[in-house]
Amino acid sequence: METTLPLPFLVSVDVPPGLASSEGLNREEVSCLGCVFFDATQKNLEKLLSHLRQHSAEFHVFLDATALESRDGVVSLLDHGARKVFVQPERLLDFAEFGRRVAPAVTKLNKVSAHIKHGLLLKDFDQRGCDVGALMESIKEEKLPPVYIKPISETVYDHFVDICSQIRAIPVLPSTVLTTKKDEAEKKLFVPKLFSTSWTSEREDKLLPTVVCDERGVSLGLVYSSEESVAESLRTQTGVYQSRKRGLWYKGATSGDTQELVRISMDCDNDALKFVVKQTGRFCHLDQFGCFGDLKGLSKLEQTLTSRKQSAPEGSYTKRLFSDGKLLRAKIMEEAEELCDAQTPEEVAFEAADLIYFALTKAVGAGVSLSDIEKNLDAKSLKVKRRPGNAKGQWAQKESIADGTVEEAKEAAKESSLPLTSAPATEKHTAPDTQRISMRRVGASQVGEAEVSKTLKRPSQKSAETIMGIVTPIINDVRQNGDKALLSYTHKFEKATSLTSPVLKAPFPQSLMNLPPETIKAIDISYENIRKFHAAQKEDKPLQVETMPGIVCSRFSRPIERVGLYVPGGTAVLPSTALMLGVPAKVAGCQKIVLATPPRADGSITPEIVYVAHKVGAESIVLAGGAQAVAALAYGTESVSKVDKILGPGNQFVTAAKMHVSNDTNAGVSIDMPAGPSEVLVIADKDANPAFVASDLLSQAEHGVDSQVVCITIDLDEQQLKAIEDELHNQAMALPRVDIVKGAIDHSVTVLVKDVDEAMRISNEYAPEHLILQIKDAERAVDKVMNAGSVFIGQWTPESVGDYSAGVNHSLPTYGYAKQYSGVNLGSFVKHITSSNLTAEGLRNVGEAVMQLAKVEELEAHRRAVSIRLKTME
Ligand SMILES: NC(=O)c1ccc[n+]([C@@H]2O[C@H](COP(=O)([O-])OP(=O)(O)OC[C@H]3O[C@@H](n4cnc5c(N)ncnc54)[C@H](O)[C@@H]3O)[C@@H](O)[C@H]2O)c1
Ligand SMILES: N[C@H](CO)Cc1c[nH]c[nH+]1
Ligand SMILES: [Zn+2]
Repeated sequence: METTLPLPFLVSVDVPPGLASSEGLNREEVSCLGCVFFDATQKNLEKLLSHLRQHSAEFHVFLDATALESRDGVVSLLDHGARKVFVQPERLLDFAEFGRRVAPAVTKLNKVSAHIKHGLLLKDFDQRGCDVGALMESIKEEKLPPVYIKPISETVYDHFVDICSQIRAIPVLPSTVLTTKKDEAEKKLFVPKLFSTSWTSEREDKLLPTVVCDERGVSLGLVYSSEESVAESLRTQTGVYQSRKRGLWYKGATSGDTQELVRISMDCDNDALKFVVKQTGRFCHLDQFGCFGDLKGLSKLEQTLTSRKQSAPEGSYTKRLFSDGKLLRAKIMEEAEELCDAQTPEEVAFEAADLIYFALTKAVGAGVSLSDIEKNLDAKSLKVKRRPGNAKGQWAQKESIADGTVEEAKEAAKESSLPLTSAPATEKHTAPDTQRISMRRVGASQVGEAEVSKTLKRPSQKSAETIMGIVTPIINDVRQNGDKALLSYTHKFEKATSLTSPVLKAPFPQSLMNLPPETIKAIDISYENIRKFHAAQKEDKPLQVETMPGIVCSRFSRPIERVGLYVPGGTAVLPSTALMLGVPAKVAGCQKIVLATPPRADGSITPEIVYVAHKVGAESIVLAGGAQAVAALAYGTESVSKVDKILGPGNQFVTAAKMHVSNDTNAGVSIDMPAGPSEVLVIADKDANPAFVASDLLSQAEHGVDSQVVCITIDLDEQQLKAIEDELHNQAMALPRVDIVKGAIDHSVTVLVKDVDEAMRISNEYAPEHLILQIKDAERAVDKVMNAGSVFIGQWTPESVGDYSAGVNHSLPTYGYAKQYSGVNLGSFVKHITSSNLTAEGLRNVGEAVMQLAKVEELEAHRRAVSIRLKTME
C-alpha cells in the first residue's frame, strides 16, 4: 500500500477546530500539500471518519491514534482510507494484518525494537537538549524508514526543520506554523522554503526540473521551479514556474490556457518536482495538447465526450446518448453482456473498449470525470473490511449459472424452500428460488401481444460490427495466404497443433470410419428417410405451360455444381448435420461435395462424419471450422476446392463469414440462409403431457447458452403450469449439459394465453425454427401456421426425430428468419432455369404487345427483334 509522502514534510492540523469549521480544512493551507496529519481521539472519531469519507482520495491522511482505545476505531480509520495510523508499539501485533499502514508512535527512540519496519512517529520531540548526532546515529542504527518527527509546541520550527533535514527525517508541522508566523513575507515563503531546503539541484541556476501532469498523471511537459515560483504557485493556487529566460512564468497569463493547481510533490531523491494541475485549453505552445503530443486512450475519450457535451455537431451519436437515458442504459447493458461473452484477448479488448465508451458517456453526462472515478478506485483500494463480492439481486442467478457447479446448484435448490407463486403479468422467478431452473412467465392478456413480442426477443448476439470486425481479417488472411493461414487458425481455435494438412481427400480410409454396428444402422436408417423425403421433392419433368397458342414456357432445374457443406463442431459434434446437408446434395446430383468441420484437438475427425461423407460421395473434408473454413470454401486454397454455394448452420462467426463472402462479388459464391442458435416453441394445452413438453424444451436448450426456448400454454391453471415447471427443473438437473441448459433457460419464456388463435398469432410473429404442437387436434392447427422452420405435430412427435431420422431437414432458419426463408431442402441444391419456345403463330399472337412495351421503354432494338421476324411472315 502506497504511503510514501508526496512532500518532504507533513502538516498537522488541529482537530477538532480545523474540522469543526464549515469548510473543514483550510484548503489553501493544505490542499496543495496533499498530506495532512491528525490526532485521533474517541471524541473526534466520527468527524474524522466523515472527513475521510469525503477526502481520503484527495488527501493522504496520517493519524496519531495512540489516544484511541478500541481496535475497531483504528480499523475504521483504515477502512475509510487513512494512509497511515500510528499506534502504541505494544499494540502493533494487533494490527499486523494491515502491513505498513500501521506503525508505532513513541516518545523516545530507544523504546523501539529493530523489528519495526514500517516507519515510526517520534512525537513530543523537544529539540532543546537534543543531541542531533546521537539521534542520527540512533535512527541509522534502527534502520527505520521513514521516521516522522512531531515536535512539542515550543519548538522553533525553522531550526527543527533543519535538524530533520540533517537526519533525513520527516517533520510533522502544526498548521499554526503557517498561520502564526508574524512576518507576512516570511510566512509566505515558509512552505516553499521547506521545499527548497529539502531539494537538491545539480544545476548552476539551482532551479528544479518540474514535471507538469494532469490529474490522471498524464504528463503535459517539463518546466523549472524556483523557491519563488513555488511560493507564487501556492499563493495563487495556479501553475507558476520559473522561465530560464523570462523569470516568473504565470502559465496562461497571455494565452488564456490557465492551470488550477491541485498538488505539488517531490520525487524520491528530492531533485525534481511534480505539479498536478487542471489544465484549461492546452499546455503546449504548438497545436497539440501537451509537449509530448495529444491525449490518447481514456483521456482522449474523456476530452471528446466533454466537448460533445458542451457542443456537439448535428447528428452526433454521443449527443443522442447524452439526451436519451434509455438508449444509454440499453447500450451499457448490451455491451456488458457482450464483454461477459467475449473469449479471446482481442474480443475482450474490443468489448471492454465499447463498454468503457458507454460507461464514460454516462459519467461525463453526470459531471463525473475520469479522475473522480480513479479517486473512487483508490479509496476502494484502501478499504480493509472486504465485502464478499457476490452478485446482487437479478444478477445473483446469472452468476450461479455462469460459475456454479451442478452440485452447488443442487444443494442450493434443496435449501431453497420458497415455492413458486402464481404468475403476475411479468415476473422472473429468480429472487426467492435462485437455483431453480425455471422460465420467466408472461401473461399475454395482462401485458398485451406487443409486449409479449418484446419479451420474446432472442438473446442478444454480438453486434454485426463486432463480429465482422473479428471475421473479416480471418477471411482476408485465408484468401491471401491459403492453406498456411487456414492451418494456423485451426491450430489456434481447435488447438489441433499437430495437424499439417487442412484437407482429407476421398477415398476415405476405412480406419477413419470404424463405427459400432448400432451407429452404422442408425445412420443408415436416417440416411434412407432423409433421402426418400428429399428425393420426393425432385421434379420428375420440366414444368411446361402454354401461355398463348404457340407459346410454351418451361422451367427445369439443374444441380449446383460444387457445394460446400459446413458441419458445426464447436460445442457438439453434429454428424446429423452432415446427413442433412450431404444427402440432399447427393439426391440433387451436385458434382462436387466438400464438407468442412472443425477437427478434434488431436487433428482427427469424428468417424461418424467421415462415414457420412463417404456415403454421400464427398470429394473431401476440410479440417477447419469457423470463418476460416467458410473463406477456404468460398475462395479455395492450394488444397481446398472452391465451391459455388456454402450451406450449413453454425455459430455467429460462421454465419457472419457466410454473409461476408456472399456479399463479395469476386467470390462468386452464394449461401443458404442465416441458421444460428437452435430454438423451439412448444404450444401446450391441458391435454399435453408436462413431461413431454419439458423434454422438448430441454432438447433445444441443451444446444447452447445462446439457444432460446418458448412455451406457450393455453388456458392452464397454476397446478398445470407448475407441473411443467417441475418437470423442466427436475429433468434439467439430471442432464449432463445442465450448465448449458441453465444459460439457455435464463432467457427463455413461458407465455400464458387463452386460446389456440392467440397462441398461433404469437408463434407466427416469433417465427420459430421449430414449432411443436402438443394440443388437441394438432393437425387442424397446422393451417394456422404462417411462419416456422419445421412443425412437429402431436404428442408422439418430439423435435429430436426431426433432428435425426424422420426425414425432414434440421438445417433451418432461426432468429425469426423463418418469416422469409425456407429450411434446407432439395431446392437449396439446384437452380431453376426457364425456357420459352414460340411458333410463328405464337410470335404473331404476342408480337404487338412486345413491340408496344419496347416503344414505351424507348428500346428500339428490342422492338425490331420482333418486327424483323413478323415482316418475314408477311
Ligand atoms: N439452425 C440450425 O439448423 C442448426 C443446426 C445445427 C446446429 N445449429 C447451431 O449451430 C451452432 C454451432 O455452433 P458451435 O460453436 O457449436 O460450432 P461451429 O462449428 O459453428 O463454430 C466453431 C468455430 O467457431 C470459431 N470460433 C469460436 N470462437 C471464435 C472466436 N472467438 N473468434 C473467431 N472464431 C471463433 C472457431 O473457428 C470454431 O471452429 C449452435 O449455435 C447450434 O445451435 C443450428
Ligand atoms: N436441433 C438442431 C437444429 O436447430 C439440429 C441438431 C443436430 N443434432 C441435434 N440437433
Ligand atoms: Zn437439436
